[in-house]
Amino acid sequence: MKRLNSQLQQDGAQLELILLIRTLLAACKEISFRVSQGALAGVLGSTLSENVQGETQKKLDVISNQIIKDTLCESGYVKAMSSEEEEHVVPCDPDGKYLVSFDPLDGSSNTEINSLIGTIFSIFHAPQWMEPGDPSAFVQPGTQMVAAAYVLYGPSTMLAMTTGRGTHLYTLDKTHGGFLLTQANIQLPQQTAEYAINASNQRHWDTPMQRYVSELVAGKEGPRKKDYNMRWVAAMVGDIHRVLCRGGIFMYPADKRNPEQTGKLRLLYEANPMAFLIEQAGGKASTGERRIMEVVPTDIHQRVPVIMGSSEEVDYCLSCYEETKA
Ligand SMILES: O=P(O)(O)OC[C@H]1O[C@](O)(COP(=O)(O)O)[C@@H](O)[C@@H]1O
Ligand SMILES: [Mg+2]
Ligand SMILES: [Mg+2]
Repeated sequence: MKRLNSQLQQDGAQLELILLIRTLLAACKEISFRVSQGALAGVLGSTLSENVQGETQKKLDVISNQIIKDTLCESGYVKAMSSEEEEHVVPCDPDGKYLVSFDPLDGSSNTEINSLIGTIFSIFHAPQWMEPGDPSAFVQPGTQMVAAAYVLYGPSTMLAMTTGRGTHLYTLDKTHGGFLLTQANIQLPQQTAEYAINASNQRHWDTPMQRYVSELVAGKEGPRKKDYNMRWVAAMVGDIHRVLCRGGIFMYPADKRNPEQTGKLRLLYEANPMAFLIEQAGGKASTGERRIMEVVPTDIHQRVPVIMGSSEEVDYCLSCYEETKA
């Protein structure tokens, strides 16, 4: 089976980018080990602190963030990084060529139930003019990403990665510690009968999303004339993995309860990297108004509504938004 290195070389990745990716994945392997030890390593449960998002941090959020931060700062490849768990940009090496944004542990409420969690990251070129602590270099649209990936800590530890030449799936071979290519060039089916949304928020969604989901729920008897199935892992990394593996549509719309907060998911740490992976697999990713990867962030912790997955289903959902505008 092909190793990650060979696939990255085949996809034309520069040596320094390959070395950075390998460094990041070394951190993820350590997280994978800690996660698999669970209660034995005393890593489950919450801390007494909140992150900048106002969410109570789990012990594993803090541990994973620290592992990635230390590994990247020592690597010499990274000028600065931004993390869901850090209020400010973290300056690293002034000569580093790259910027990294990451969600160290996605779906952390799943830690207590031994369910799917993961790490999500994206890599950009660092502008030469940038001082390492300067947040303005992070406000690049997702179209500027040079790589995006997630590592899923499930029954197997899996990696989905793109450098802009397709999305490939790898599985961690724990016997020798390397990621081996298990599925090259994933292609999402354009159509699907499976959707993912937290339906308990239904009454707070915007009108187009209310209409779209009510049509799915109506099944064969409704305007879509087919039955749909619903799945919700409560970790974006798990839901997007399922969508990459067999198609589907994943949605986290804006919520009327908090008009200041445009959606729940973070553009830099969650929406952008997943959008790149989905698009490279032939899917689509939108906020309902525009392509996610074209959103120019105004803040490193910016949130966006998310609609992504199988292209024809995303298009149908977006047509509900278009009709509301008309
Ligand atoms: O509480 P809900 O509505 O099920 O939210 C689940 C969503 O929140 C998240 O867990 C947020 O991620 P974090 O665990 O990194 O904060 C997403 O992964 C997931 O899609
Ligand atoms: Mg997350
Ligand atoms: Mg997180």
